Amino acid sequence: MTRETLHFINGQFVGGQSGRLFDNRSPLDNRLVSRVHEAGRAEVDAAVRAARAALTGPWGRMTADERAQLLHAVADEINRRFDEFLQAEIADTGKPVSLASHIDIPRGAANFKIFADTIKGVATEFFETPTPDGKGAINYALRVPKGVVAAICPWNLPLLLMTWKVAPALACGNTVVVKPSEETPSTATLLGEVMNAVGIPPGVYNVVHGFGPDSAGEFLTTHPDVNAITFTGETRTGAAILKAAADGIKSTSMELGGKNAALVFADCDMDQAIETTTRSAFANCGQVCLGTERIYVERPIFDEFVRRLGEAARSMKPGRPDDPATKIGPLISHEHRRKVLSYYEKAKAEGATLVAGGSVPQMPGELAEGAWIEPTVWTGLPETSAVVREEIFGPCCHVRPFDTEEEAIRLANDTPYGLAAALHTTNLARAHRVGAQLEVGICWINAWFLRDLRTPFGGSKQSGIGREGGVHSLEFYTELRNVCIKL
Ligand SMILES: NC(=O)c1ccc[n+]([C@@H]2O[C@H](COP(=O)([O-])OP(=O)(O)OC[C@H]3O[C@@H](n4cnc5c(N)ncnc54)[C@H](O)[C@@H]3O)[C@@H](O)[C@H]2O)c1
Ligand SMILES: N/C(=C\C=C\C=O)C(=O)O
Repeated sequence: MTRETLHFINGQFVGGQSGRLFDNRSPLDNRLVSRVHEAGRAEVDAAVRAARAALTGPWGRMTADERAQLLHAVADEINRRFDEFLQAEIADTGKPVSLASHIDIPRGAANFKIFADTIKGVATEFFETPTPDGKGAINYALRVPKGVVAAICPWNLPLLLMTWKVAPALACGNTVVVKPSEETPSTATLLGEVMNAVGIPPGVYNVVHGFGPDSAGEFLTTHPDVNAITFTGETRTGAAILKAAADGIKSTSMELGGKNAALVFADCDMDQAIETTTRSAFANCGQVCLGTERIYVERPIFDEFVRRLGEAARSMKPGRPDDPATKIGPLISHEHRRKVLSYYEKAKAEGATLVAGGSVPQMPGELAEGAWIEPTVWTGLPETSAVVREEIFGPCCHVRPFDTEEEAIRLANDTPYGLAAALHTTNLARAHRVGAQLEVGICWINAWFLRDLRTPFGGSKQSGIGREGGVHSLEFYTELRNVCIKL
């Protein structure tokens, strides 16, 4: 009997009324993981109605402290069921246990903890206001939840990125309707069991499955009773959602695509630069929005850096998630692999120098059906190449030399994106000087994906709108009301 993935609405696991289901297949070996119910307008409307009703039930009457306690209980229950979340995430993505057990699942719990703690200590402003009659007035601000929040999520870090939205939304007293990616429905659904187990009231957390256009995603973003939309995904999808949100003047938070650069100066710690760049280029099979697809290396160390990065790429052993020797998993799907391979072909056609990879590995047995691809390093392409301009979202990067600091900054900033950057230097003054000039939301120096969840996170230019993280999430997940009292 094939397992079915149901919606989670008003505290109940329910099938779709339309009877439409779609396959969720493992990227490892293309085997069927589950048949997923596709939400129609009726299911999306039921979820939004449940979320609306929960706002005026027990949830809406809870204090910030009471919500914080429940969110800590959610985090503890995720940790108690760690292996179930791990297996569910890996079933959908094929990513190595070593990655999901250190990044995806721990962050699922950590996201609830950080926002449970943040919401307990939030001050708002107060003014004593002079008045002509001399008696004065006082003004104070209240933070109130926005209401029903739609969370539209991507497939690359499913639990991490979904809870990065749900945790602050609930901490601030909102209710949510989550639309996970059609590629990765499992952990968002499993979280429904956790919500029930710890006593989050029905309707506070809802999950509907489906696709984007003319499916659950679009029905949710255009639903008249959704107050705010938090979206993570491709820039062009973000643009479509902004258009959908416009009619209802809905608040939107956009975490979008990137074409991130790494700058490697000759004075860097080469071993650290190679280790860090290998992760930023190839981690999660290159499917991290913060990942590095453009690398600029100061000329004196260019040849050595390219040689060593090529060696590192060739050392990324693909394999089963539970094999400790596995260093890289597959891409999320054959469809995505076709997209990434099209850039591999573009690079070849444009005469790139192939340092490592460039093709599809031969995998044994049942793994031969997986969406595997070789980690790839190129040099020799012009900055105008689509391979250097467009987000590929695979385990590949292009490396080119630079001669001056000013040139490196110009090259790094020459992109319509502005999400993340990495900078490798042992010169402290240069680290601060250059880091501040990179037009991105987050710049790492001698590090990558080192995250303090209290810091502002988000993209500039076409990489996003808004910042989430710590108190910055409150700006999106609450409304400020000003109350003025005449004394
Ligand atoms: N900035 C960040 O923090 C961040 C984090 C992770 C991924 N990303 C980006 O996400 C992309 C990869 O994820 P993806 O392929 O899932 O992105 P995607 O844009 O294809 O889909 C993201 C989600 O949006 C839904 N969707 C698609 N079209 C929609 C529409 N018209 N209306 C409503 N919902 C719609 C999808 O079903 C999915 O759930 C990459 O571009 C990556 O850079 C950004
Ligand atoms: N939003 C975050 C990571 C995004 C990763 C992109 O793929 C985070 O670490 O909070």
